[in-house]
Amino acid sequence: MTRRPIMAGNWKMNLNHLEAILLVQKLAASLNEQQLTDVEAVVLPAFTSLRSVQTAIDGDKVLIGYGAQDLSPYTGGAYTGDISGAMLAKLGCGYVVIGHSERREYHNEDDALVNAKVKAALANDLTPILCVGEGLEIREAGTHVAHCGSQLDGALDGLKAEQVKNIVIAYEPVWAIGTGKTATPEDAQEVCGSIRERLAEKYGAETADAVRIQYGGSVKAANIAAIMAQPDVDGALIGGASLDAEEFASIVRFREHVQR
Ligand SMILES: O=C(CO)COP(=O)(O)O
Repeated sequence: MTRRPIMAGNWKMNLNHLEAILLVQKLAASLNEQQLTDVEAVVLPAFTSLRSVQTAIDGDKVLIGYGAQDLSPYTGGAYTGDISGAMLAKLGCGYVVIGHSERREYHNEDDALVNAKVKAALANDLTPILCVGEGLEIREAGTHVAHCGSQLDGALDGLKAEQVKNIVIAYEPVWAIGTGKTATPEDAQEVCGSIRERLAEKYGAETADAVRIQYGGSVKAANIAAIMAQPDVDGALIGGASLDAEEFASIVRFREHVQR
């Protein structure tokens, strides 16, 4: 089974819609059709930039995917400030980040809510980029594999194998996010491999083989090739480095890097 690598830029709360258009255009100019066919590149702007990003991508027929950073678990109604999966689907979004550690921490999102959001995304044909990952204390206690496994179980509760097959999972150790402290390629492999094993136990080998698992946390052009060399890492979820067109494009072209 060959899984198509997926590099997704999580722009977080950065860039207004004009800056977002500029970044998409620069990215498109830095990557050719072959590169964008070999590796899937996705941008995840703030809600306010989605319409502009859609227009820029559709207008120039760029092979870059896009999606949102969150969605409501509800279908619609009196939920002030929330955005539904149907609204995102209507904007042509292909992806939505769910359960990012920043939402778990700052918005108290628990596994049950993450599970409801995964279901809301799937109901609207959006591919969830489901984030799991441990904080520093758990890493130091050595229980990170169990912790991520339990977040995974909670997030996928009640789903069938054919639904799980379409989900992208991102392993993002919280201690490596925005800190410059990248997990070693072996650290990334340990948890990404354990996630695939767990998927195989619960949903069968075929499903586990199809799911793409990303690593996230201080990924940059200089470290991506070594991370991608790991057998169970199929891509990356990139924060800071995705705000720089050249750096992100270089991450997408990771296969061209010479490893030292
Ligand atoms: O949280 C992340 C992506 O979702 C990682 O952020 P950084 O790449 O800035 O460490």
